[in-house]
Amino acid sequence: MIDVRGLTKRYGDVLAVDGLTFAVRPGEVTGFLGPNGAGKSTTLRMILGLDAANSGTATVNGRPYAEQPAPLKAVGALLDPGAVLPSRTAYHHLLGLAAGNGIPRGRVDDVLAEVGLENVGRRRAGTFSLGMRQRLGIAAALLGDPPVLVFDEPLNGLDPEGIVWIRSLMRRMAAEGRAVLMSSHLMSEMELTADHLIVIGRGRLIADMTMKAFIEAHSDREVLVRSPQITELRRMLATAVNVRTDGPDGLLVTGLEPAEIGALAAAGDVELHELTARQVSLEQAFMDLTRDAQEFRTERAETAETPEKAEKAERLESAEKPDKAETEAGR
Ligand SMILES: Nc1ncnc2c1ncn2[C@@H]1O[C@H](COP(=O)(O)OP(=O)(O)OP(=O)(O)O)[C@@H](O)[C@H]1O
Repeated sequence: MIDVRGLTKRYGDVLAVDGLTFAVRPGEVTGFLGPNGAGKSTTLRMILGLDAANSGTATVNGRPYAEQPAPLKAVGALLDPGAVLPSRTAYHHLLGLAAGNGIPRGRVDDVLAEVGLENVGRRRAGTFSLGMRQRLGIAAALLGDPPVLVFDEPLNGLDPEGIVWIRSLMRRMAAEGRAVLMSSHLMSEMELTADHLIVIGRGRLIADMTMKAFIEAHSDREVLVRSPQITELRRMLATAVNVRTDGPDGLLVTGLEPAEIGALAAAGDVELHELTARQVSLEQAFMDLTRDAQEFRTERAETAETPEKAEKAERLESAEKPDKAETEAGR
């Protein structure tokens, strides 16, 4: 288990991490999220003893990293896949780490096979692609068979097969009872991989909850309703917070539950062909929650953070202009 309490880090005038407290529990993949510059890497570096905190503590299974007798057996980490001597072979890189931590040399072949590098173990790491270096970094993290794993952006540079592989590896590590902490900006992948989320913004904790609770708490749920009597239906849904068109016979409604929409439709004798509560994406929930905590935003992001939102804004606009909505619906 990782236990972070009141962790604070200052770089000159920048308060990179500001009184952060959270725990990473065994048996779960915990996603570590935050906009650029939120303080994720700094926090991970302090957990791994690579940066000293100004105040607060970070422990792994009850001890600070620096006090672990064999660190690689306590916590495996992937922070910087470039941190390998280019002239060393993958095998010798891992062998050096194993020797320093009292890990039997047989583990080197095991982890090379685990990450799919068994055929290139004798090649120099300097010839590796980014994806191969990521795999080598993951092999190093697994070397000591540790109960705690920390991965900073492990998906960088991986192809689709590699991304699926990481997902199943993380899930398996958690199923074996390990505590897994992983940062990533790839929200769709995080949504599929993590059980729990720690979200930070400007160095502070802004959410610590299960994936499901996070998505439910931080985004408006939409209900898709289809009817051949779309005009009547729209009139009846005047009390909803927001209604926008979805194709020629559909409306996307926020602010009303499916049962309420069904009841309104029944009362007004409107026939319904579909009534579906839509799952909101992690990306949308994350954007909604962290909008105020984003240090760096592009001009386009100010108005529409995702293509999905741009489309939403456009649809809202067209919903306000019936002529345009009809034209679009007819397409
Ligand atoms: N060595 C350093 N010296 C000075 N400032 C630093 C240093 N490392 C990080 N910072 C600053 O601390 C803040 C947090 O940075 P950090 O890299 O931890 O964020 P992050 O959440 O990992 O961001 P990203 O998602 O972009 O990787 C930023 O404002 C960054 O500029």
